[in-house]
Amino acid sequence: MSEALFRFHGARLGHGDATVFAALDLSVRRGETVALLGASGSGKSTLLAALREQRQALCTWCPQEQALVPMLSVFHNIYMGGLHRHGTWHNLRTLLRPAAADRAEVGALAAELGLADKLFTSVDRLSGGQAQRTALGRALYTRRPVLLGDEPVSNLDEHQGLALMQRALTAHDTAVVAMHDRALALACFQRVLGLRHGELVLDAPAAALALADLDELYRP
Ligand SMILES: Nc1ncnc2c1ncn2[C@@H]1O[C@H](COP(=O)(O)OP(=O)(O)OP(=O)(O)O)[C@@H](O)[C@H]1O
Repeated sequence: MSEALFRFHGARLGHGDATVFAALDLSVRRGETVALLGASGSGKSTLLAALREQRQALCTWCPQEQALVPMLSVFHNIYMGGLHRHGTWHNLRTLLRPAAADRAEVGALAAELGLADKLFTSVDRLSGGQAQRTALGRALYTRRPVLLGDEPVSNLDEHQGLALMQRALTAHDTAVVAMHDRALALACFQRVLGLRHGELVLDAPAAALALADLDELYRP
């Protein structure tokens, strides 16, 4: 069995004085793909932030609020995922005049995401789904082994969401992704974690679960 990449033992997680998880026990091994389910406010984003804190250098972060730079183009927002791989001068030059190789590489990724015709459109002129695909492109261009995603395909239609979720999972060797789409969780992930009011109440292989098994997580 592979090593634990993330581990919490009786951990308190929260925001300042506000406790969300009083005592969390959880480990995630390298190579696992984990869907994080639970009603709004159950603690998914809080847990993702704590996972990120444990292994920041290994993680690609795809946050719910996307954090794109609205005045910059799709190209530049995707390119920003890879700033750490290039030197400062290269990055500064790219802001004004991208090199042909970078245009080709980022352009190919944008095309895969259905954004070929928007490559040099500023993000403030995109639809919600196009902006989300740009954020996914930035995550894919980061090229770190662990994907931490907070509803990364929630604005996309069912087919596109499934295709791009699978694409993102094949590009990372480990993933923990929060979502509200239960069918997507069962279709794409190996393991499902269910949260309810800051407690881990479900931890099971996706293959052992049916949609109805997840209803309990959403009961008021
Ligand atoms: N910055 C914050 N400061 C204080 N409390 C917070 C903060 N962020 C979230 N919380 C609280 O922590 C709890 C868990 O929130 P969290 O964002 O982790 O839920 P979530 O499952 O990701 O919800 P959603 O599906 O709506 O994104 C909620 O009660 C929320 O009000």
